[in-house]
Amino acid sequence: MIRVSSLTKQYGDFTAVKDVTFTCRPGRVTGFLGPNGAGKTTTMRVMVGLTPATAGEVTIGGHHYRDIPNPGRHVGVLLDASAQHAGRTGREILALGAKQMGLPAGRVDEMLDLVSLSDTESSRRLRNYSLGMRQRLGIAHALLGDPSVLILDEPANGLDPAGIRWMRGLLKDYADRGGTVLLSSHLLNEVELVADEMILIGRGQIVASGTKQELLAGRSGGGTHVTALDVASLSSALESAGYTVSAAGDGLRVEADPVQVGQVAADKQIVLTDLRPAEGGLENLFLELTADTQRESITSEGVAV
Ligand SMILES: Nc1ncnc2c1ncn2[C@@H]1O[C@H](COP(=O)(O)OP(=O)(O)OP(=O)(O)O)[C@@H](O)[C@H]1O
Repeated sequence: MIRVSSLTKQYGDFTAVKDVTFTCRPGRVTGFLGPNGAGKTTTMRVMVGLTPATAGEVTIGGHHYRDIPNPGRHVGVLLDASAQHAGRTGREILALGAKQMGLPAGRVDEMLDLVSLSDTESSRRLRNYSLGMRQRLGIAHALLGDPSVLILDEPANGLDPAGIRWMRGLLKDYADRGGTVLLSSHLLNEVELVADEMILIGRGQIVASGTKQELLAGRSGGGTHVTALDVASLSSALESAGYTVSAAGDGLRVEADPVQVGQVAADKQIVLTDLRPAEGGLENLFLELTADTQRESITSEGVAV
C-alpha cells in the first residue's frame, strides 16, 4: 500500500505539487495521469526519497522509503531508464543490483528473459541501447528484488506497440498476484487498459480519481456508437424516438445511452452488430479536467494545436 498524505513540494516560490492525497492498494494497478509538468515525477521522486517533501508525507507499507532496509526487495522503482551508468552493459547493471540486494546471480538471467533482452543485447553498453531497450532493462531492474510494490514513471515511453501490450500483461499479472502498482503517463490510452484506478493530476493538484466507471459516472453526453445489419432502419427508428443521430464510420453515433439505443433497436427488432459508449468519453474528461494546465487550447472536438 502506498499512502500519499497532503503532499506539497515547492521549488523556491514555485509549487510543483500541492496538497496531494491518494492511496494505491495491493492487487490494483493505479494509473497516475497528467499533462507534461503536472507533478507526476516530482510526486514519485518524493515517494522514493530522492526529493524531500515541503509538507505532507508518503509511506509505503507504513514506512518512509528511506527507513526500509534493502528497499529493492520491497519497492521496485523505475524513474529514469537512462539514469544508470552508460558505460555498463545491461547484464552488469542487473548483476550489480542483484549483488546489492543479496540475490542469487541466476536472478539476472530470469529478469533478462522476462523482459526479452537477448544475450547479445544484454552484453551491449547502456549508451548503445534504444529507448525501448532501456525501458525493458529498467523494468527488469525494478522487478529484480521481487518487490511487492512497483513505482514506474512513464514505463511505456519508447516501447513499441507489442512492448506496450507485453508490459500491460506483466503489470496485470503482477497486480493479480497481490502486487501494488503505480504507473504514470501523460497518455490516457497507455494506462486506460491496464489501470484499475486512475489519479488525474493537473498543475500539481489532483483533479479527479477513481475507477474508469466512477470517473465517467454521471457524465452525460458521452453518446453511443452503434452498428446494425440495417443501419438505415436503425437511424430512422432512433430519430423517430427523438435522438440525435449522425453517421460514424460504418455505424452511427447517437446522443443517448447504449441502453436507450439498444431499447429502440429491440422494439423495432433490428439486429445490432456493435453497441458501446462512444469513444473519447474518458479522453474528453481528461482534457477538460486538465484544460487549464494544457499548453494547447481544447475544443469540444479535442485538442486544437
Ligand atoms: N528541481 C526542480 N526545480 C525547479 N522546478 C522543478 C524541478 N523539478 C521539477 N520542477 C517543475 O515542477 C513541475 C512538475 O514537474 P514534473 O517533472 O513532476 O512533471 P510531470 O508531471 O512528471 O511531467 P512530464 O509528463 O512532462 O514528465 C514542472 O513545472 C517542473 O518544471
